[in-house]
Amino acid sequence: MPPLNLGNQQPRIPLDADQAWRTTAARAAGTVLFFDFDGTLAPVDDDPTAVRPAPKVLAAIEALAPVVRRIAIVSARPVDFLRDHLGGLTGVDLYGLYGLEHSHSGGETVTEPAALPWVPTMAELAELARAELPEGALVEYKRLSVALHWRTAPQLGGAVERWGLAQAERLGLKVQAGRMVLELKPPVDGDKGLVIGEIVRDAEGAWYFGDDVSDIKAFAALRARAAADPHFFGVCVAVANPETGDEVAEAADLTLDSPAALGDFLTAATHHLT
Ligand SMILES: O=P(O)(O)OC[C@H]1O[C@H](O[C@H]2O[C@H](CO)[C@@H](O)[C@H](O)[C@H]2O)[C@H](O)[C@@H](O)[C@@H]1O
Repeated sequence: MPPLNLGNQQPRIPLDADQAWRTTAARAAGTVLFFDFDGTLAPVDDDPTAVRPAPKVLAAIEALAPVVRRIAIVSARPVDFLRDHLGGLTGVDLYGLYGLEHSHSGGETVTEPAALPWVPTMAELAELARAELPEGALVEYKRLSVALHWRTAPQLGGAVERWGLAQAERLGLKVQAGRMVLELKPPVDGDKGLVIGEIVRDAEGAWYFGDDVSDIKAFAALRARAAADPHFFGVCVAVANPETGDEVAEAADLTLDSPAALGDFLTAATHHLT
């Protein structure tokens, strides 16, 4: 495998992918593998309901799951969506809506209680967005968040963002920027960094694969864990895209070209770990 493109972070241990996986193999039972969904496992599509994981990705995750401590998908999507789009993948933990929902190894979906009172507000907000945003903007209602998309109408990006930010201010909501999307969320603690920080507390190592700005908090959580424990082996991997510029890649140790390249990368990893 060729050397990987290094970001501007100085990796403490990984030198190339083979060496990083060999280091992981020595502590596989203590290692957690984290994956973002959109843009990482699944290529981007104009229609958020039409996405599918890239070839080879699910088969590799299935092969790796029994070998590592845990595999977790950490996404802005609801858990039910993830379950429906992971092809019956078993033995994997799902963290949806930035951690406001979770399900462990196929178990029931648990929602963060503090977020539940916000369901009616989010439903009303989605209705208002559909009524007030210009034609061409796409409103995705996710029970505990509303995503406002402009991928198929890029000229609307500024107007949609302004509308979303005004609503966030009016209702006291949190905002999360993404790839041609602005997401409005309840003012409840929940982000990918918090999820990862909690899970890696007693792990020996972790890899996080992500493509978007919300994934930078996850990278930071791995770096914080590594800073506190020189024995911890953390690797942050960016899946490149033309929309977030260099921001995500520069926060990562390694960069892959696409979800399809991730499929190949994980398939190669199975040879080290299984
Ligand atoms: O945390 P993630 O799993 O990466 O979810 C982030 C957002 O992903 C989805 O939107 C993005 O992908 C869509 C489908 O490819 C694309 O049409 C859109 O432009 C992207 O922003 C999802 O629809 C959002 O709800 C998530 O926030």
